[in-house]
Amino acid sequence: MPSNMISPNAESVPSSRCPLAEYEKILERNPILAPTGCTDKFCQAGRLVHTDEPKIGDNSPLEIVQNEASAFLWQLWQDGIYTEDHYTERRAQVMADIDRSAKDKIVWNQGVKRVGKTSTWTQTFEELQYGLRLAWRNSRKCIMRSRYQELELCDLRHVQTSVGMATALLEEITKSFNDGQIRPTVFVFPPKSVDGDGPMFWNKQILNFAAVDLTTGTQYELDDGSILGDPSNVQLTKDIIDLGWTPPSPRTRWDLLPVVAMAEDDAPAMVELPDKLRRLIDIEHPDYPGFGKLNLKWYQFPALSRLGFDIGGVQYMDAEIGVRNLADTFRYDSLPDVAKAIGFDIDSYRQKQEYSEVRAMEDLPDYEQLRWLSRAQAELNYAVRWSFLKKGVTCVGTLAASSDWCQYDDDHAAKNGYRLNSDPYWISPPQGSIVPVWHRGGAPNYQPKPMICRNRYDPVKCWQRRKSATDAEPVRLVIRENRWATEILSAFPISWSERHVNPANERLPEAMTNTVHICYCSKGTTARVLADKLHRSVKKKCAKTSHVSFTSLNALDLHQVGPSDVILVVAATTGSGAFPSNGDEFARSMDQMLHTMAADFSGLRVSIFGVGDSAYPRFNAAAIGVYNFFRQFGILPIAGGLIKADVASEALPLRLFNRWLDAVESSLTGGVGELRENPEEDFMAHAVMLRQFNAATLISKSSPTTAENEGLIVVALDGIEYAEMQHLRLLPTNSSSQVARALAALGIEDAQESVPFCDEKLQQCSYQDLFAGFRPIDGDIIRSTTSLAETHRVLDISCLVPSNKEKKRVQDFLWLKRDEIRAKLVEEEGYVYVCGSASMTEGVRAKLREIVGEDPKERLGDRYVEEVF
Ligand SMILES: Cc1cc2nc3c(=O)[nH]c(=O)nc-3n(C[C@H](O)[C@H](O)[C@H](O)COP(=O)(O)O)c2cc1C
Repeated sequence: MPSNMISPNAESVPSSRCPLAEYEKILERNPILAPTGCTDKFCQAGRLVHTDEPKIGDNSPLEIVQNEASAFLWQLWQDGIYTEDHYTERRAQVMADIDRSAKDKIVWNQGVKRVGKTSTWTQTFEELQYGLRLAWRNSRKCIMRSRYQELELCDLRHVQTSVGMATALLEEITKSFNDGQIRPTVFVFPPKSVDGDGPMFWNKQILNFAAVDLTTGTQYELDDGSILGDPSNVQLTKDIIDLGWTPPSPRTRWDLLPVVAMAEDDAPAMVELPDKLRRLIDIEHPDYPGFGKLNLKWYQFPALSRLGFDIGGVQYMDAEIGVRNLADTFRYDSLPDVAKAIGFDIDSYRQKQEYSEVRAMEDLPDYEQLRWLSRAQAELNYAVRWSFLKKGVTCVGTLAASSDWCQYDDDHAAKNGYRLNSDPYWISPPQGSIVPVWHRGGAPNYQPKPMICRNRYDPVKCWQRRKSATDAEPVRLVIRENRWATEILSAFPISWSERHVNPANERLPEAMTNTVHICYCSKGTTARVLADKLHRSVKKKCAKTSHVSFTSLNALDLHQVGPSDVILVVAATTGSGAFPSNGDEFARSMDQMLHTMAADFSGLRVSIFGVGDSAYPRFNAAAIGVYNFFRQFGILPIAGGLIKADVASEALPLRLFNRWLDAVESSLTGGVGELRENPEEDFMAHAVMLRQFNAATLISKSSPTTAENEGLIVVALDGIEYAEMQHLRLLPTNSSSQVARALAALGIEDAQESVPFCDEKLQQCSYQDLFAGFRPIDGDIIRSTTSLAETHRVLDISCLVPSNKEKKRVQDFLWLKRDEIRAKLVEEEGYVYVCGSASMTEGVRAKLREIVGEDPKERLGDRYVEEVF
């Protein structure tokens, strides 16, 4: 580096952990390193987009312009473009130019604004072309950099008007398209002047598909509330329609937006692309004819149009060739449809018993979804490439580009002693580890200049600021008698969204006043998967009428909940009745909220879907806990209020979930939204679950050795196959005397007889009174166990006695009901079943003796059963 240059890098001291040799080489060969948005303590290398990256749009202080111009010319000398003499002479000339045009302006340096001198200078064609090539080589997001020497410059620096920009671009871009044999080209418009914003295109790419979101308008709205077109262009479409564009009729997913060019200090000019460039490539697959029916298309070349260059301290706008894609969920989201085209069939899954309740791909287990999405991704990639090749349009292959990059980077490192900067997120293709470049992982995170960068300013906002200060009016370019002509674009007097209201949207402002808060707590994936499904579905159904939020239970802030909002929670239970960690904080603050929240939640609609396993003693305790919490606010339960799904009968409990979802949506859209427990269906589900159990032989059983009743049970699995780390679930069989007693209670003589759930016999069965003592901690499980019996009126006296300070026991409550009990035992020949500790059974027996007048065992005989533990 020349001794008279002060490099900004001079102050950058490599940390002791840096591979010093490489870092020093980088500094030696790259005189100007731009900030990467990282600090000593905060590295942004792992981010897709680094915040605080340098952008163009602001004036740089004079010394920076001088320094960068000097460094750029020095690089031309180092790279053999200039001789030393040529460099010295040119540098003197440029420094003189910079001095001559220096002005006092607002300047920015490292985020600090001040008034100071700034300036600019004009590069020769060769300087600009080489600077652009270096900027491509320095672009850490691009995998095709080995071709940097092939980049062509289309020098449009003489174009001063928006109309000129639009017409020149169309003419020149057609040449670069080159009938499909694309020439990588940069179209360079004049640099930003020290007084202005610089020329801009409104479009992010010259070819862009229109799109509209239902919540902002109806031009591209679909019935289910999704977006028609490319979701990344919703705002741009709105802006261009507001400028005066009339979308084609009928609308499609593939309507190309016009190009909007805006020169510095001029009004925007809009132009439709010529037919030759508008032609789209239909994406087809040679092996799957169904692919064609998906109606997927893409334009023939992507040309980025909102990027700029910073070369030697001068800032340019460009329109460069890049790439885009159909698969991202936030774009055209076509993978689920592609999967269907290549054979995914939800109905054939549903034939299998374990999948009988699935409604869509996302209901399947994770590994099944991944299998189909990966296959769809691979085939879509193949189809795109195949379709482009068939049309003779250049399209670079992933593997080829990746190995090209690896080779280029290796060669560069071998020659220069340092690796090229690269951003693994952008360089690694979505196919991941199949593609060699994926294994390179991270790379040095540095950014030499010249560089490609984003523009700090939004062109639409620039126009809004400029509009009142200029006489220029936005125009549309049309061809008349083979020549370009302009028409003034009449901006619509009212805003776009007002213009396109339809009857459904007229209700929008009033109806959108409530929010549906969807929350989940999940340790594994079950509750989360169901919550995602709930979120997708509710969003689709209610987007017009409600805001829909989606958070973990911990992130639910009741202070932000409105009085007529809706709360839907999907809650799994873990530990022994504990909340998963993403609901645990909420659970811990429930008590405090109950005492401190003054909100009136009597209009709040709440429904909780619990995910638990009935093999655990505290079945669905988390869901029950959340539900009880909300009940204490006097909320309105909807869709059954609390639903307790059991993963013991269905690993992903879709059967119940789908019924709940229907009820939730019905209630959100003004329907009844009723969901009653269906014991018959639950029984059938349990029966199906039980069928999967095999018989095992009990070999031995030790008595419990610990306070937690832990003991050793040895069983012979009798030929049952099991994999390592699989777990066992043991269901002890009922003894024949227990079965006989249950049948007798139901009045059934023939053990083969089946009793419908609503059979009168069941309702008249003699097990009608329940007196249960328990520890408060077991309250939820006891209540949930007895609630079904209460609903079906199997119990006519239900007396639940948690341990209490007054030391009142079950037997004391027996005494309170003594007349009814005596009648049942003596006149109706009722049965008694006592189960508990020795002192409890003793106490109950004594109390019953007082009630019936003699020892109950003697009086009732077989009708009195005692089990002591
Ligand atoms: C360690 C552990 C403890 C559990 N404890 C309970 C429990 O106390 N009550 C219950 O109903 N389910 C319990 N379960 C079952 C889970 O609720 C069930 O597996 C559920 O599907 C987990 O949902 P998730 O994958 O969303 O976390 C437990 C599961 C595990 C693995």
